[in-house]
Amino acid sequence: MSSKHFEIKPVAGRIGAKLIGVDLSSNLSDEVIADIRKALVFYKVIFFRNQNLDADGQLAFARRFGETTTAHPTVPSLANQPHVLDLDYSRTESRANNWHTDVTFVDRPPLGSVLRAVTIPPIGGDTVWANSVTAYQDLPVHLRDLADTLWAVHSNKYDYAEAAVELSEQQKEYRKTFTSTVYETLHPIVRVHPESGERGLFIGGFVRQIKGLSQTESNDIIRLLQSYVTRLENTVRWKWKEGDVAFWDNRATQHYAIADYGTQPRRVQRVTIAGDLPVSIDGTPSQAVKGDSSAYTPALAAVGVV
Ligand SMILES: O=C(O)CCC(=O)C(=O)O
Ligand SMILES: [Fe+2]
Repeated sequence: MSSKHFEIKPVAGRIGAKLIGVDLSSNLSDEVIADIRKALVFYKVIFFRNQNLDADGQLAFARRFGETTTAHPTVPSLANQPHVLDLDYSRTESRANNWHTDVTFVDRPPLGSVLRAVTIPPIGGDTVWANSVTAYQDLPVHLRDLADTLWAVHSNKYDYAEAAVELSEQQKEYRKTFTSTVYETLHPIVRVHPESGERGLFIGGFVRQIKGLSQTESNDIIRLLQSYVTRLENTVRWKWKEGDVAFWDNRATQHYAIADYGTQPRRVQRVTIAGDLPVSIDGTPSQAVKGDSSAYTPALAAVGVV
């Protein structure tokens, strides 16, 4: 795709593009916002270099695409910024180095997120995104037919028996906060994107079990489907610079923050745009099983802004 408002430079073959010539702190016209939205849906993650945004500017930009959610259903926000999640990795040992789609344990997972690089180590700390639509398209037809019929329970609750190593006290504390309210939601494994109509694999790190299968059967099938998402062909890796902004479509991607920078400081801040209720290929909506996420997701009327 192209736009008369900015230059678009794809970063990888199947996902990701840099948008050049947009100042996110300026008062962007509705036409520019509409083209950014098209680029987001088409490329699934878009990047802007050299931005001069503070948290308020980031929030104002994100709000052009819909209501923003509170920072997280369970994790506290940045001080005095209830809609900004502060990921300051020098203050926490927790890392987002697992493949996930954000907040899929609630029934209305985010439409997308705007992430701003505040402090970035000189080497390491890249983030990788994967295209869950091309992952679905890569499936052999028999696996696609199977995936089309499956539903999975997503939860923020961890299975501690699965942890390979003992957690530090600080990690245990973080997990306690993360799971202070337990959510569980049933989502279709194949989700129809509300704007593009594309089908994609809607799985990621919060999937706990496929409905109707044993835990081992479920793990095997998820591992198989997930291997298509994380095929390198379906990914894009971003080397951050301070001042960068990444904006991803959380309905069609997973991401992974690479934890290869040791104890060097790294800080990014996230603003999240509220999403709608996912639907399966036959139009059946996701269903909350446990936990009330209404305080996280803004009023339904405001959410339907697709
Ligand atoms: O630290 C990052 O690059 C991304 C962290 C993450 O998973 C998120 O912001 O949702
Ligand atoms: Fe994330």
